[in-house]
Amino acid sequence: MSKKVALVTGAGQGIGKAIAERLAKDGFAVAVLARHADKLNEVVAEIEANGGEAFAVTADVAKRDEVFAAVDQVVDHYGDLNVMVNNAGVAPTTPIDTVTPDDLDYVYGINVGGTIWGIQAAHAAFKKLGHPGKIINATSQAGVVGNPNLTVYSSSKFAIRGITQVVARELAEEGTTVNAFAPGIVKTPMMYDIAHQVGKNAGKSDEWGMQTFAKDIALGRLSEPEEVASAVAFLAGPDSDYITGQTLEVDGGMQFH
Ligand SMILES: NC(=O)C1=CN([C@@H]2O[C@H](COP(=O)(O)OP(=O)(O)OC[C@H]3O[C@@H](n4cnc5c(N)ncnc54)[C@H](O)[C@@H]3O)[C@@H](O)[C@H]2O)C=CC1
Ligand SMILES: CC(=O)C(C)=O
Repeated sequence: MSKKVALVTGAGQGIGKAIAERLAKDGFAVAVLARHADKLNEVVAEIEANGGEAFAVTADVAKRDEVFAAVDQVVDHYGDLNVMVNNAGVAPTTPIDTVTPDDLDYVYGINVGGTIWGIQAAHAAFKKLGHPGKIINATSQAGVVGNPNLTVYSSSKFAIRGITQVVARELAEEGTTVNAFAPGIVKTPMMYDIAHQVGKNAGKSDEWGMQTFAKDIALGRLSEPEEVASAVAFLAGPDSDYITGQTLEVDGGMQFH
């Protein structure tokens, strides 16, 4: 039987890279997407060295045409698409008084626009291929509860939970599921950058900046990207077939509902 195909955006580093590696281990043929090919080629090489199958496509997820072209390339290459992981995101530190129109355009263009274009392009492919699929979107614990210093980012991640619920209802009839994952404080370049900025703005250390986010993690430690990838693997696989419209929180116990 041929492999199921997953496309992961923002897969050059951090959580996206871990997701791509995990899905390849789980038997998916994986397409990895980012703006530049260099890091993607390294991810492809690593996956192939471990016996997996991977293919790199470049696109800026904020640009609808580029996302559609990338999805078409993946379908041409593998002949199928089953899972779309809209993981790419950006998170500049934006204390409320500093927020500019450019900040909104930049963050909403990538985080919100990129998720919507990814969903549209994947759905168009599922329709053309004549089968349903699974759409998985990256939100955040900061999309479940407001985080200080992250007005623009945090609100964009609230939007992603909203989009996930709306589209889950719209596509349910076709059998396509739409879910989100909400990481906590994960050891990636994004999180180290935020910790640095928040520390710097307060005249304190990076570790102090990190602790402003990490102090309430019940399990008492930061997350590895692979721990988020495990949850995404569940949402991408058959064990989650009866789950849609949900946000799976993978935060070591930051939020309880
Ligand atoms: N690191 C953390 O603690 C948390 C991260 N998240 C979310 O998880 C996702 C992944 O985050 P990290 O791996 O930490 O971030 P990261 O910054 O380490 O990696 C993000 C990747 O997305 C790519 N990317 C950014 N803008 C893009 C664009 N316009 N087009 C294509 N690719 C683009 C980057 O090049 C990079 O490869 C993001 O959506 C983030 O908001 C959510 C909660 C916590
Ligand atoms: C970057 C992020 O999503 C945080 C701090 O939750």
